[in-house]
Amino acid sequence: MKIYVLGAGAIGSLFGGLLAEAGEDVILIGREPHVGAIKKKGLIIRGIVDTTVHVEAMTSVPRDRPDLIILSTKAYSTEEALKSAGEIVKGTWVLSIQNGIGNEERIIKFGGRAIGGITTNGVVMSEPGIIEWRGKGVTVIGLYPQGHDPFVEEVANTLERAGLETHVTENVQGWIWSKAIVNSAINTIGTILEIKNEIIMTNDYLLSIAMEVVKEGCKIALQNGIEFEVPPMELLFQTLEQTKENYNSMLQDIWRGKQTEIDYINGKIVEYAKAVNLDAPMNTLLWALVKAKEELKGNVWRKRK
Ligand SMILES: NC(=O)C1=CN([C@@H]2O[C@H](COP(=O)(O)OP(=O)(O)OC[C@H]3O[C@@H](n4cnc5c(N)ncnc54)[C@H](O)[C@@H]3O)[C@@H](O)[C@H]2O)C=CC1
Ligand SMILES: CC(C)(CO)C(=O)C(=O)O
Repeated sequence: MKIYVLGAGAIGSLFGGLLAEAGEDVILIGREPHVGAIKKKGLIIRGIVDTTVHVEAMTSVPRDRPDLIILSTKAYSTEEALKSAGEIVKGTWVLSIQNGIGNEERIIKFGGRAIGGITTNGVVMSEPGIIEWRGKGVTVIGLYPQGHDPFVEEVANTLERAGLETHVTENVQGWIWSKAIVNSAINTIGTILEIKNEIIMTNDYLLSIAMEVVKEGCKIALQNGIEFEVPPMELLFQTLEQTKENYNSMLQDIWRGKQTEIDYINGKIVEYAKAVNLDAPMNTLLWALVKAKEELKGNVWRKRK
């Protein structure tokens, strides 16, 4: 299968690297200095596996059409990345493995055939050209927003052959919302307090806040006609248990002085609340606190230490 990974950073390089190692025809499309390092020494994958993959990498999108584009930028870069891909998106299958709400809508807006996806694999780019696969998780994909297509099965089988456990669902929109609702609670609380996920589970005050945020998100989702395969409250406890040692990715973005994906998690939940005339006080407050933290970039609260 001819695959372009558009936004080859941590998670995209893992998917693209494993697919290339499994014999698929892969091009990683990313940014310097990561692309340059891959060209020089290959993509080094450490952690769950220890391997070096010699895979094609470039900073611009080729003009010839692939069978599949795997979209793996941060949610705030989706629009720009799809624009940079231009005409080849039209009529092409595009699988998003991103977090957040709205990525698939933008794939469709650019004429792509959207496959939604969520993954619980955990990857960090330790330096350009080197990624650390720290958590072996599962990936769920499906024709977006619901339904089925034989090509989705083909993609799932291709990912499985590459060593990425993958399941197919006929309600991928429900999975995307479930994960976003869990992220809306864990990522925000963990980021604001700068704590590991475990503390959210063991501290009664924080757990009750997380549960209230999940309840608010569920109400908004259901009012928007979203149906869940896995109840977000169940997924909240499962995720806290499975990722208790994590400092969540949003907090890691803040620590690196990077923009977070808050607008595409809590921000989108607030947007969908307004669409059905519901209030979203918890999501609104957490969204504002993380946005403030993004702007303050550590120049206030850190001085108190
Ligand atoms: N890292 C992880 O373990 C997981 C990440 N995710 C989600 O996957 C998405 C990506 O996350 P990461 O890989 O961690 O982020 P990342 O920042 O490591 O990778 C994104 C890459 O896209 C590149 N990029 C941005 N715009 C581009 C463009 N127009 N053309 C080419 N490259 C472009 C950036 O330079 C960056 O290297 C996010 O939505 C994240 O929430 C989901 C599950 C796990
Ligand atoms: C599941 C969780 C919360 C793990 O930390 C995650 O998805 C993240 O960090 O973004």
